[in-house]
Amino acid sequence: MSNKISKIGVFTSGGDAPGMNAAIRAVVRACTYYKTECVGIMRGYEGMIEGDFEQLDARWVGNILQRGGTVLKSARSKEFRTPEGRLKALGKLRSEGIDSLIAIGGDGTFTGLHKFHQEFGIPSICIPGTIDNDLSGTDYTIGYDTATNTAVEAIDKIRDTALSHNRLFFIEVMGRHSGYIAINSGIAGGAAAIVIPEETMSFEELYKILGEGEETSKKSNLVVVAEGSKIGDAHTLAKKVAERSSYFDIKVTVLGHLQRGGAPTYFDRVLASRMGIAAVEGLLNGKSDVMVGIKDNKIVYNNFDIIMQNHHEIDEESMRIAKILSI
Ligand SMILES: Nc1ncnc2c1ncn2[C@@H]1O[C@H](COP(=O)(O)OP(=O)(O)OP(=O)(O)O)[C@@H](O)[C@H]1O
Ligand SMILES: O=P(O)(O)OC[C@H]1O[C@](O)(CO)[C@@H](O)[C@@H]1O
Ligand SMILES: [Mg+2]
Repeated sequence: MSNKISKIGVFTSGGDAPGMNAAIRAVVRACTYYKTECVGIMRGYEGMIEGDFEQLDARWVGNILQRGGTVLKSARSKEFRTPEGRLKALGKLRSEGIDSLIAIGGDGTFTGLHKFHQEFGIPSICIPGTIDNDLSGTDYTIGYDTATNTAVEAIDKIRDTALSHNRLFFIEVMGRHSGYIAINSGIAGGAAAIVIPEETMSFEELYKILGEGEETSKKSNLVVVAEGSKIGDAHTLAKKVAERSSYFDIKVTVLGHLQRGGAPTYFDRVLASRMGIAAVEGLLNGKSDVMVGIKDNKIVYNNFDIIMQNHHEIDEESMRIAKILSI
């Protein structure tokens, strides 16, 4: 495949995230600005395999900046994981004349694109779009700020009713392998305890924190639990506490997919706009097999293999703050 960039294919893949539309808009408008064609690939790798393409221009992406979800739709494709599936996708891209790719998604999306790039050499750049904020090589991923704000809003509301009834709530937030939403919504929402996959808090330690509430006659408490908690999800933890003591009136709320929807915050819109433009400029400047990121408020490009070898660690400082504040 030639390395001249004249027709970029853009797609969203994996879990949707608020701000993906702002990124699509920025990619398309940067293409128009640099007089490069842009084609939308619908439903991620599924649409690539089926040849489900849409010609995009600056007007097509009007009025999407403020909308949640993704106008290109998203999917998780089993077929793309197979060499046959990827070969089919290559055929469809070739017949459409797409010579380069921009993927907006998470770690799985990038792994797939990295493989595709290794096999066929197609110039490719990734934009981190996931509420999980679990990618190294960037301080923030698109959608994380919005999702965390949504979680905080929900926690505030639960606090009102928890206090009124002196109840202990276990609130589960998203993050299958990542505690980012949990730690920061927990700090911002004033949680008594925060359970995240990255930390090795035992059930006994958690119980002790709640027990200390018992000693200080604190009946109402909020515990924020990341979906990927290693000591059990919110329902399991609530059950274990109830088995141990009848002191607490316990309730569970699982926030679930409402964290993935809604209008992106200003932060996610600006982040997505900067990253979308940077992805197009990167491709036009000969970059490939890299992810656009933001570090210390500056755009950076990191090689895929480096991104994939590292996990975006939660900093010790956040964990320390959470502990001090839960006294
Ligand atoms: N090892 C792989 N080889 C080929 N394709 C892959 C691989 N891993 C993932 N993919 C492709 O990428 C798609 C998206 O990956 P995944 O479902 O893990 O979501 P993600 O991009 O990590 O987003 P999120 O975790 O935020 O939902 C998969 O459905 C699959 O088509
Ligand atoms: O909507 P699905 O496919 O069940 O995926 C849920 C997962 O996606 C994420 O929201 C990331 O997009 C994770 O936090 C969560 O575990
Ligand atoms: Mg992922």
